[in-house]
Amino acid sequence: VSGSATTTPERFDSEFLTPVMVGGTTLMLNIDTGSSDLWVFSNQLPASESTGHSVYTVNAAKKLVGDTFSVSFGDGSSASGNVFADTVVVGGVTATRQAVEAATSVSASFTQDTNVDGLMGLAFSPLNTVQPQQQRTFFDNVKSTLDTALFAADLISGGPGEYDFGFIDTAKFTGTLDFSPVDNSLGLWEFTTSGYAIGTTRHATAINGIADTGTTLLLLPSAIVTAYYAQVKGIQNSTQFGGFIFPCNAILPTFSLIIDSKLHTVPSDFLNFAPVDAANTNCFGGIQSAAGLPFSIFGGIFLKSQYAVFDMSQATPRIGFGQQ
Ligand SMILES: N[C@H]1[C@H](O)[C@@H](Sc2ccccc2)[C@@H]2OC[C@H]1O2
Repeated sequence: VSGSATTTPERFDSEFLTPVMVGGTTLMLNIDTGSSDLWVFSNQLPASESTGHSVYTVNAAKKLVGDTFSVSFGDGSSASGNVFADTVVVGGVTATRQAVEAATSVSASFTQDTNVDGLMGLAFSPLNTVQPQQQRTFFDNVKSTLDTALFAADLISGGPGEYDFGFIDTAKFTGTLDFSPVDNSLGLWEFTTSGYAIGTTRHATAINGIADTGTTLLLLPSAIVTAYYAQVKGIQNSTQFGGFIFPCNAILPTFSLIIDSKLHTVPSDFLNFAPVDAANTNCFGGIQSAAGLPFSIFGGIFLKSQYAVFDMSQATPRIGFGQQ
């Protein structure tokens, strides 16, 4: 089988939401290649935490008795609860006994994000948090039924994009699809670029990072961030806003990752993330520092410029990028 599901950006492309049928109810999930739990808002939540959200209604007959989950994210948010086996469908692709992690508690940032009813983690299953019986991701459950064991993210800035399951849509990118081998020893889609470019100036410095559809920005080694913003008039490293800001009318160079010796380029307009003030005086940069993190994070700012193929069809997982 194969299929596609439309994914729609929230304001400022902060995240992308995809309709997923969970036990007969359609929920809007954030498909997240940076985690490995499929967790949803459920009717077990107190109204104070679930008002405004669609919820999964639990059925005791489907409960995986004794199993619980507790997942926390890079930004400090978290969710926890119990686990049910149910049918999950996305883009017409079906997992019949998918572990559906039904929240009994969620952190404030999830409650406040009323357009999001949960996450579908598509990193690797060893990161799944269900105990004592760890569960498999949706992709692990369906990959043997897919025409080809891969999925692809076609995230579009400000408009509908798609997640493709089981096939590569060659109409969604120009030029070549360039692959890097993935090191999934940390359970993530981790790879190393051969270099980067600021504008047309190439640098042969390797960057190790993860492809994370659930992270909004592009987080890079601080030396590279400094080099990039050295080209931007009026740059400030703002403690108030927690990162690099610049006048909203600043001219921004493009930024490219060099993958398999090809430039994969983020256009300048993607590198101005959003205004930090109502008067649109200063804007927050799409590139920020990954200092303190174990790797760089190639999030939405980069992924929006590419067709990203998460491929487990070969002995070694690999990730491919095609310039949109
Ligand atoms: N992989 C990412 C994940 O999808 C989000 S979860 C999330 C939390 C609150 C609001 C929206 C999303 C979080 O930020 C970075 C990393 O953790």
